Amino acid sequence: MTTYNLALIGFGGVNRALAELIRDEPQRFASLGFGLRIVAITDLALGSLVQAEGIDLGAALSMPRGTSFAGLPGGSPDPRNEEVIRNSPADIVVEATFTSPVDGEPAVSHVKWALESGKHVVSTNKGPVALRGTELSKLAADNGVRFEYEGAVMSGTPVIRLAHKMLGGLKLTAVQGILNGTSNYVLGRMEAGLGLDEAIIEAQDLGYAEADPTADIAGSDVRLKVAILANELLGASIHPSEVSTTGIQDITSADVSKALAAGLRWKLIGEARRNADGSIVASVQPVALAADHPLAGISGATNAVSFTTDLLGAVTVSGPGAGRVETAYALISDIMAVNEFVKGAVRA
Ligand SMILES: NC(=O)c1ccc[n+]([C@@H]2O[C@H](COP(=O)([O-])OP(=O)(O)OC[C@H]3O[C@@H](n4cnc5c(N)ncnc54)[C@H](O)[C@@H]3O)[C@@H](O)[C@H]2O)c1
Ligand SMILES: N[C@@H](CCO)C(=O)O
Repeated sequence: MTTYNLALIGFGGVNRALAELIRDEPQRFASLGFGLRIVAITDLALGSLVQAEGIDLGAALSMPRGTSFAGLPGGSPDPRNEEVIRNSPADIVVEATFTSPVDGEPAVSHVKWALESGKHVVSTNKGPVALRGTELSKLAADNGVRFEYEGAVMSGTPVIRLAHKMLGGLKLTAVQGILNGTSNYVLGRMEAGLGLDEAIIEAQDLGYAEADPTADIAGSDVRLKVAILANELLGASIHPSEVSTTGIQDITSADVSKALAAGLRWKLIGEARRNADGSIVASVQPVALAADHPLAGISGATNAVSFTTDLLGAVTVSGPGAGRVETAYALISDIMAVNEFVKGAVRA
């Protein structure tokens, strides 16, 4: 059985959840036909750690706050990302650092260093995909490796790969959905009587929010996801800045109560649509949906996306849109895709 060596770049909620699954449930991976061994970890707060024989995950996961990997064999107080990505004995680099909605950095560089070094990349980071996706996928192909990013949209709920694999024979003309777990959770908690700020703190505690939750509330997170879906599935080549964006920051508790009394629910809706002339229009905006609208019942951190197709009409996928373990599963599904690629290459 093949065992893949992983380098985790960023050791926050998502990559920790992945490390816990690898430590606690090796049989899950064995049943998929491969093993996983973490040989390197880097993080801004902890520094870096490289142990070619496999890191003791119990020790790494229980590092007290404020300490660094410097005291461990192979440890350093600095996150030596480039050195670790290029030179550690990893087969797959797992990129889960902060998303930058502006230029995708430093994650874009992390992905490039890995692909240039002949390492596969799996990532939950939306920045590199939305802002430099075409270039990075080409770099992966040129180097004979995979760049997989299922978790960039709707966490572990299968969307991107499912649409590519299962909807390929259809003409897609639009994608529309609730694509941010934090804002949907927050709107629901405001319906229950909480203020915006209190609800955001809850979403942060639950691991749904971005490091800067403004991205969730003001819509830049959904803007990246809309650009990814438009480019991946509608054949567009739009930059996130072309997605007109309004967040939920100006929706007040009074607005929420008033809507509820009228049988409406505020939702942050992301949409991309291909016009008859081939042009693409894309937007993010809060909409007060009637209770019988299919997206009105999507609650909490659950997300949903509906594809408008020629032969099937609307096809809708719903599931977790955020969460540490839920997003770690996206990385597992990406590693499964890498494994299929590797096995296919061996057979060919
Ligand atoms: N949490 C979710 O529900 C979710 C869902 C889908 C996608 N994502 C994306 O996955 C990524 C990780 O999410 P998370 O919830 O684990 O975030 P997090 O904030 O918990 O963890 C990110 C970690 O990356 C580290 N980091 C940041 N910059 C770094 C750098 N330059 N070098 C080394 N380490 C660095 C931070 O110290 C932090 O520990 C983000 O890009 C996020 O947008 C998260
Ligand atoms: N902060 C994001 C994580 C998933 O991309 C959300 O709440 O949807």
